[in-house]
Amino acid sequence: MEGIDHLADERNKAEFDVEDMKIVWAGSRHAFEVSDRIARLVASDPVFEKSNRARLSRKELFKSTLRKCAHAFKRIIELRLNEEEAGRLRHFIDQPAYVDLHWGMFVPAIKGQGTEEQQKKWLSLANKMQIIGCYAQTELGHGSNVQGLETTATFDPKTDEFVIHTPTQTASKWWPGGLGKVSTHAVVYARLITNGKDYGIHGFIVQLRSLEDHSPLPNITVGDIGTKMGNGAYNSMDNGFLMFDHVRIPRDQMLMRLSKVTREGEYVPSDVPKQLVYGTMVYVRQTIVADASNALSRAVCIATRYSAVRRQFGAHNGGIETQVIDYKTQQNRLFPLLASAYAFRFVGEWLKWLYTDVTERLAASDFATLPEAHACTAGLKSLTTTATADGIEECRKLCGGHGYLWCSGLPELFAVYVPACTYEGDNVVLQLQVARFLMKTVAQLGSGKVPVGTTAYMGRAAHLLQCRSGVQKAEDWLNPDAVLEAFEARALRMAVTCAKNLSKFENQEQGFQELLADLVEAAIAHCQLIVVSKFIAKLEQDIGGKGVKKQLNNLCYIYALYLLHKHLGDFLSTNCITPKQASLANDQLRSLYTQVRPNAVALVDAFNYTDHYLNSVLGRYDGNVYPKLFEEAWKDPLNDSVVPDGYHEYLRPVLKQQLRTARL
Ligand SMILES: CC/C=C\C/C=C\C/C=C\C/C=C\CCCCC(=O)SCCNC(=O)CCNC(=O)[C@H](O)C(C)(C)COP(=O)(O)OP(=O)(O)OC[C@H]1O[C@@H](n2cnc3c(N)ncnc32)[C@H](O)[C@@H]1OP(=O)(O)O
Ligand SMILES: Cc1cc2nc3c(=O)[nH]c(=O)nc-3n(C[C@H](O)[C@H](O)[C@H](O)COP(=O)(O)OP(=O)(O)OC[C@H]3O[C@@H](n4cnc5c(N)ncnc54)[C@H](O)[C@@H]3O)c2cc1C
Repeated sequence: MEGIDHLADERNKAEFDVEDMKIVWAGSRHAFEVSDRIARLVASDPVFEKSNRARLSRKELFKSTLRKCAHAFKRIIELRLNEEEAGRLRHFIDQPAYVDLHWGMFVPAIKGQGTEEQQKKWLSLANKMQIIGCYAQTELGHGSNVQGLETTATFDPKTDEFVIHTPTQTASKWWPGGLGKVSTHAVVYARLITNGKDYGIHGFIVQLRSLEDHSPLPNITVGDIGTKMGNGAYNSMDNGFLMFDHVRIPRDQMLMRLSKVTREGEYVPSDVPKQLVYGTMVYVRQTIVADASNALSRAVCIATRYSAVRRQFGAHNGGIETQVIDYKTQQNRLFPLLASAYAFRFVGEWLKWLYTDVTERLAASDFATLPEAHACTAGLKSLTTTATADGIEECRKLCGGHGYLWCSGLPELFAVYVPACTYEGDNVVLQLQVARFLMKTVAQLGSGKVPVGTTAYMGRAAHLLQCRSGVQKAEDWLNPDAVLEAFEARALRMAVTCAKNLSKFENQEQGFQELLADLVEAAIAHCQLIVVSKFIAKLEQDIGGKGVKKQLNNLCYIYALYLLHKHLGDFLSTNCITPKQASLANDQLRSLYTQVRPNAVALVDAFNYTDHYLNSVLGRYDGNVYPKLFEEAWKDPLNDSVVPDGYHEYLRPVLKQQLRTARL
């Protein structure tokens, strides 16, 4: 059976050019070529083997992670990989590690919040990994409420130093990745106190461990917070705790690009918005959105290939059974996830553009788009990670019993991914940021201030608050204007209803707290509109390749109509559409599933994942699932011996006892 492509028939059915779709998925031919080359490099290197991860103890897993990171760094230098290539290498190694935080948060925090002088000093060390850093913000007692952090950084003018201190147990840093066992340095967020006054949260570079023997520096207590969910999974990461007992650092280790403390201890506030201290979080949320499509597409690739291999029922007169992918229920669960993976890819691309745009504006002292950038990164991070975590679990169920096996690749993917709903901002807390932004925008309607960017639609409130959908037949739901109008009207009406309900409260903040659940739903409706509109905008671009645009068109409308179906209550209760129009949307959705069906396997092939990266018996490229499931089963340590360890102590006596009782 080796060498046979069990999915060849599926691949032959495709009505588009997979190679062209690979370029669209990657973002450009260049991006495709880099990813393809680096993925193969990782797959062919035995050090990056990962198939036995679940069987390693925490210590073995951690040590193997250190080995992989060291080997990766060596290869990056030997092969002179540039920043993009090195990033892809870390991505395809696919093992959470301290390097994610070093490159993903420590370096960006210094770039964003350090002065030029500080960048020169610290980045040259960090870029060569002569120091390794993490991002130490969250504490045992506070994560979401950043303003509630307790760690203090008190300026001592006598010595020109800050004294970093953990005043209570709840002030201990708790969770930072890479902190527990690896980082030599951290960007520590603490309350800045000078001349007896508390100036709120600021970032400080603090050395934690000796560069000679790696032992913690005096008055620093540091360790790992313990084992996390799942075998393997995120346990390769040393999330840590950290306590300071009056640790002194030079004044120039406060990140001073925004605000400063002078030699005399005078606090010089920033002349730019103080929220820029949160800039690293905005950056990372943007990368997390782009990453959501990676995780979801991976799960969807596994579930789609396996659904084409797996057969149940439907055999007549000894014929073959039905592929489970042909059941409409399977399609109704799987294809919206396939569509979501593509949707998140394109909204991720757009968000990257938005982030670059706001960064350029900030450099030119234009802060006007910062609130929108914050709302978009927060809201889309929340929306895409929630949908991806739920989607991975749905893919596990789509694979039936075998999906529950570790070797399906899905349990570990879920365990690694699911904390994305919490880290970098709890997903509910983040949607509430969007809701605040929406309430402000609604309050300004009619004031002469024209909403722009992702809230531009609110400027058409007069129309959107009273319009009725013109859809008369199922195909009308393929009209971008009809879809956009329905999503815009729903989002606006939900936001306006919240604003109206809010205005009934004398105390606005009290009203906000009372209406939290409705506000989150309004925020989600707004974020879904963004994703749908960016997918539609993508279709307006010049996309070449045989049949590619047609497939993307189908996926775009599957995504939109699936959301419409899922949130039908919103669309009906806001009178944006009628029950008849909802039923027509459903008819159209079924028709789109039929059109996607012959292309499904090719659409996941377009992700161009190697078997190494997928690490899934069910998602193998060749579809040769059953013999490989057996191979994996035989590898399990329980099958090392025919009679298990413990038989003589614990099984035999029980069996014998039962036998004696039966004879009596
Ligand atoms: C490293 C990863 C690299 C790559 C990623 C790729 C793939 C991912 C794979 C693996 C990930 C690996 C590791 C994961 C790393 C996770 C690391 C962390 O979790 S770090 C810790 C993150 N912590 C949080 O996110 C905390 C969440 N809380 C907050 O952000 C804020 O406190 C808040 C809840 C948004 C604000 O609360 P509050 O209302 O109290 O606000 P403030 O008083 O502080 O401010 C009010 C004012 O400011 C505006 N605002 C808030 N945040 C921002 C911002 N970020 N930018 C701009 N403006 C902001 C807010 O809207 C208010 O505005 P106003 O109403 O006054 O106009
Ligand atoms: C795997 C992982 C890695 C992490 N890495 C890092 C790191 O590298 N560096 C770092 O500094 N931190 C890190 N963190 C911490 C992370 O950023 C926080 O856990 C996260 O911001 C959530 O904060 P919290 O834990 O305080 O949740 P809480 O705020 O305590 O949330 C608990 C519940 O309360 C609800 N809630 C909270 N506030 C409100 C509100 N205002 N309104 C309504 N509901 C509310 C939430 O929705 C949630 O349901 C990591 C966390 C994890 C899980």
